[in-house]
Amino acid sequence: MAQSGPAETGQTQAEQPSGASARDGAAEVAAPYGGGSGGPKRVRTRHFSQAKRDGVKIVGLTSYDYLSAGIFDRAGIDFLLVGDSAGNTVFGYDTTLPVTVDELIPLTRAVARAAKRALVVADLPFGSYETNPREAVHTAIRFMKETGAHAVKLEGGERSAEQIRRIVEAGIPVMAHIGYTPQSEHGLGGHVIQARGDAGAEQLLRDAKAVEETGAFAVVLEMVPSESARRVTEALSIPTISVGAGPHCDGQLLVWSDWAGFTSGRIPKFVKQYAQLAQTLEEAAVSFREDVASGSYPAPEHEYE
Ligand SMILES: Nc1nc(=O)c2c([nH]1)NC[C@@H]1CN(c3ccc(C(=O)N[C@@H](CCC(=O)O)C(=O)O)cc3)CN21
Ligand SMILES: CC(C)C(=O)C(=O)O
Ligand SMILES: [Mg+2]
Repeated sequence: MAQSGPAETGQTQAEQPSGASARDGAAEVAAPYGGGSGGPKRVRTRHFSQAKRDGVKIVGLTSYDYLSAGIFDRAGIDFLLVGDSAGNTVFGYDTTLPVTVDELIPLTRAVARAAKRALVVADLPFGSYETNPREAVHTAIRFMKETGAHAVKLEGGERSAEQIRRIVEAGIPVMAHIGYTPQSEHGLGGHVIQARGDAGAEQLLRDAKAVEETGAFAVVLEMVPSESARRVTEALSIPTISVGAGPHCDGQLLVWSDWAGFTSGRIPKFVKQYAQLAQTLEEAAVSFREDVASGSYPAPEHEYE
């Protein structure tokens, strides 16, 4: 989504040079990220459909805290997903299954407080919406009431259609999520690419049509062949958001800790690492430890008189 630089918050941490306003400072920060004209001040669900119509790509990252959310928001990332991937990235579980609504709510609140421009999506965790539409509406309302998120996301196509319909009827925008759905990892038999072959591609299309018909404003396609994702993208009027679903989708989303080089061990093939922050932080921690041990920190400039 074309964007006009960071929200007009004037948030810069460095002191402004004398004479420069906070806004000038923000504009300087904005320049590397596209700058230019156009783009909403606050991303809303209607901008998702506008972006698809205009052929402008939508960009999202997950976020789980105030610090990262503020940075991504100022960088012009269109939406921030407070994913149940927090189960892996924040809480250290092996899967997303154990993560609870009570664990995700404070994280979502922190992200929503930082986001001035980005649309914030709260991921409904496993066990909080599947039983019936009433339960789904109840959970979605909790997130909206207690966090400041602008939308919710839940997994499942045809199987979750009634839940999506009822949440949308309650006035809450829904991002759907089909293809590989991590909450059903054990049912799917591991991290298995979905929608392969004709039958798989047809099921993906049925799921996509179901979530569109029941009112989802966008749909995440996770780990499906690019060709299946292309067909779905062309068949839908709502935008498709790829997580490992190739270049033909209307937008792209990555788990931020994968994207920033925090994840150790195996990372999915679809991830591109844009930084190596784990290494950077580890080196910084080693330097700090060595400086304290040698007495070179604190130096005179760090002392009070
Ligand atoms: N940090 C993180 N990143 C994610 O993308 C992510 C999570 N957590 N947690 C929830 C799910 C689980 N996801 C995953 C996890 C692993 C693979 C993976 O290892 N994929 C292999 C292919 C399948 C295999 O052989 O296991 C790959 O090489 O892409 C894919 C998606 C996606 N989601
Ligand atoms: C990977 C994305 C789609 C997600 O659901 C999450 O981060 O929880
Ligand atoms: Mg999730």
